[in-house]
Amino acid sequence: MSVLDEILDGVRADLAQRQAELPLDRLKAQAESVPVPKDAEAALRRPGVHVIAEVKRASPSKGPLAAISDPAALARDYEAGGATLISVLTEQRRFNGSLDDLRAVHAAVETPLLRKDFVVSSYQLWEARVFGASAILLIVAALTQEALVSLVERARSLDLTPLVEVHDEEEVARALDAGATVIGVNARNLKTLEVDRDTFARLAPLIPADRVRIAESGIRGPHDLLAYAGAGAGAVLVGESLVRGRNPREAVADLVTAGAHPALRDRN
Ligand SMILES: O=P(O)(O)OC[C@@H](O)[C@@H](O)c1c[nH]c2ccccc12
Repeated sequence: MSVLDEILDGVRADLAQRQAELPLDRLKAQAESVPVPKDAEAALRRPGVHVIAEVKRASPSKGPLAAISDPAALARDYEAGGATLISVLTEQRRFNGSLDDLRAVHAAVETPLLRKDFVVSSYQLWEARVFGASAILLIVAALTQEALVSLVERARSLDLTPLVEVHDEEEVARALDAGATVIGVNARNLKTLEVDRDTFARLAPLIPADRVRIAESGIRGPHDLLAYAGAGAGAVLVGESLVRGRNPREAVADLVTAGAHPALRDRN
């Protein structure tokens, strides 16, 4: 069984428990009192190369990364540094995240939020909406094509931007078939956890330039952002190097400065 399959088993078990505690109709009723979220896709389409900063405590590949006792404080630093989107991992077993983290971050910042999890059911989209997300990750490798198509549509109907994640050529074709307009290329293979920073440059030419192309994982600093920008990225998604560094606000600001360079503004 691949790492991804193991994660998905855990996600389904946790999801079944939450659904037993709060049936879908009651979750939907909660969503009625939540305002329409900010438009994450529109924010990503502004000029320049954007920074998506991630609240990430642990990962299956590295184990514990940072304690992050106060995710709201970290998110405030990301916001002060100029992040366009803040990603909050809500998967519990391997990433040590939670929906409570998403709620806490939502209460602390104005920046639009991405719920980063392994979405397998529309129930999780409703949760994302209730807990304040503007965008939701959909991982092609975790979904049948039928499920992907329906989750993309359902996310949009809930005013959530679907960020569709791919890792190889076939998955790019599936993302495009599903009508994805915001596509993340993960340098990490979720089945083996290996990182290959050349993945983005290989796949970007297959993704039409009218889509938002996001380079994900393994970004160490401004030099990686500039390399990805040169290969066509409109945004980068950064976790580990921010939560492990000494000053997350400055680290985000350095990336944002690189991404705002006039030479890049004209290209994206
Ligand atoms: O910590 P990194 O290497 O900067 O990576 C961040 C982000 O790309 C990574 O957390 C990620 C990308 N896709 C995912 C899917 C599920 C969980 C996590 C991820």
